[in-house]
Amino acid sequence: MQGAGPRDFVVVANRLPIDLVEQPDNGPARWQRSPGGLVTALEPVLRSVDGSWVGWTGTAGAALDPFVEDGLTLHPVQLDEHEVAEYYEGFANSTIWPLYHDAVVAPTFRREWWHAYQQVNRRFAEAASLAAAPGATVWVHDYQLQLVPQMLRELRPDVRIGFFLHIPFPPPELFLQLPWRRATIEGLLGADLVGFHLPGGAENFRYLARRLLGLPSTHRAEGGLIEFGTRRVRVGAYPISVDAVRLRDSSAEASTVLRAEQIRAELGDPEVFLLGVDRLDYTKGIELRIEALRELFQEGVLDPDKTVMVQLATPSRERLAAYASLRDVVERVVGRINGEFGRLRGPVVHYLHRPVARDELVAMYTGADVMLVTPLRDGMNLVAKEYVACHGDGTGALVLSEFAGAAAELRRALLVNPHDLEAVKNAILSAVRFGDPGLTRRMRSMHDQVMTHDIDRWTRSFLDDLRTA
Ligand SMILES: O=P(O)(O)OC[C@H]1O[C@H](O[C@H]2O[C@H](CO)[C@@H](O)[C@H](O)[C@H]2O)[C@H](O)[C@@H](O)[C@@H]1O
Ligand SMILES: Nc1ccn([C@@H]2O[C@H](COP(=O)(O)OP(=O)(O)O)[C@@H](O)[C@H]2O)c(=O)n1
Repeated sequence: MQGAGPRDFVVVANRLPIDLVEQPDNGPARWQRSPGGLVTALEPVLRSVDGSWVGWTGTAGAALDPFVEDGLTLHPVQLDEHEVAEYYEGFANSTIWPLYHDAVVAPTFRREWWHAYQQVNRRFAEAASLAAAPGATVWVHDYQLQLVPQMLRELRPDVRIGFFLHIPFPPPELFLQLPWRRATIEGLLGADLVGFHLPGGAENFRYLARRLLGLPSTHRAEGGLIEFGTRRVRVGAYPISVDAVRLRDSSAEASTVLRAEQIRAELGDPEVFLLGVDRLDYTKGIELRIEALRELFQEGVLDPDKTVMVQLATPSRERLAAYASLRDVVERVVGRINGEFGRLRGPVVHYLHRPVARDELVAMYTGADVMLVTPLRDGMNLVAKEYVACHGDGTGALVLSEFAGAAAELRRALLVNPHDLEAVKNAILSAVRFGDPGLTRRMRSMHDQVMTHDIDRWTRSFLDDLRTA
């Protein structure tokens, strides 16, 4: 393992894989795993290539030198309070995030946020430039850093630049609302390869490059490359995945199986154990799955005495009003269903608004009869794939929104339109038909899909294409 000097392979993402978290008692801040699927996916990638990771610590003001933590070389990028508010909470999470997720919450457009976004993207590009050895490969990630490819190319024409978007790339009629739409497309075109989860995102991007910048693409048979000045930019779809072998193996470990049984016992040995696992985000459709369950109880088609749901909701972007009001909504629906159908011995929905250890999460996946994944829009949704990886024995059932990227591969899930509450209720009822051989076949087929399309394959396919771009 080398020190923190320049490397041949550099990941650049808004967040480092660990966050510096202040302690409530004013004790020394400590490092904690960062939330979200990007970190889950990229951590094993970085470990396998011994590169370095450029990112923010998740806390305003912490100026730190590069350091090595748990075998990973980390280059912290500093943000002050103002930048956290305008770049991260503002432009990234109140403009781009909602706009790219079908505007399920109205995006806000503010010029000062755009200026902060440009300024912080430049800082990331400068940090990446310092972290990269001559001729290095630099892999830039996600919507927070769409200008970095172009800025980095200006600083370091010698490096090979890949960009991957972890969230949906929206249809033109939405993207065109963005006042800084040309600059955003130009920023992305600084990369040699621009990757999306799904072919639809790649198509939207090619169309917008043509419409906004007049840039033609080569014929599909020639790779659909965008011709940009003297360069050709490759564009493609690379559906991200999970460390499937690791999940399969850890779900089969005796300690996991034992813990899964204990969890069931702690829940009162229900006949039906339903699970939801999400960041507390308004794109995830948490409240509507609980509402569907409540109606099933109310109609008497599902028995609240024999059914328990666990909803894990990792805190996320808590200072934003849309997230604070979502929390109120979720807590109200949880309170309502428990008020109407809970018993003295326990609630029907156990709601945990805090991070949960990885081992415990795998035990929950392993033990749950039904996984409920009902986003209104989601780039991929790794949770769906994690659950499937833990059910190689064919047990369990997955209720999955059509609007999660994962639905493109997990075609044998119980697919639902989350806007259609009756459809969600019917899918839950289909999922609890235990002993139905159809459910076993569905799960086995999805398990095969995830095992053969894992995170290694995603990394290899992206980096191979980048090498030859
Ligand atoms: O960093 P935060 O603001 O706390 O947000 C957490 C992450 O959320 C998003 O994750 C996405 O990436 C997943 C992996 O590709 C994908 O499965 C999921 O559909 C996306 O929502 C976000 O894109 C990350 O940048 C954030 O770090
Ligand atoms: N309580 C929770 C909830 C999610 N997670 C993880 O966070 C990741 C969520 O990824 P995702 O792709 O489904 O969604 P985003 O949060 O990235 O939008 C998964 O890897 C989950 O296992 C967790 O570790 N603990």
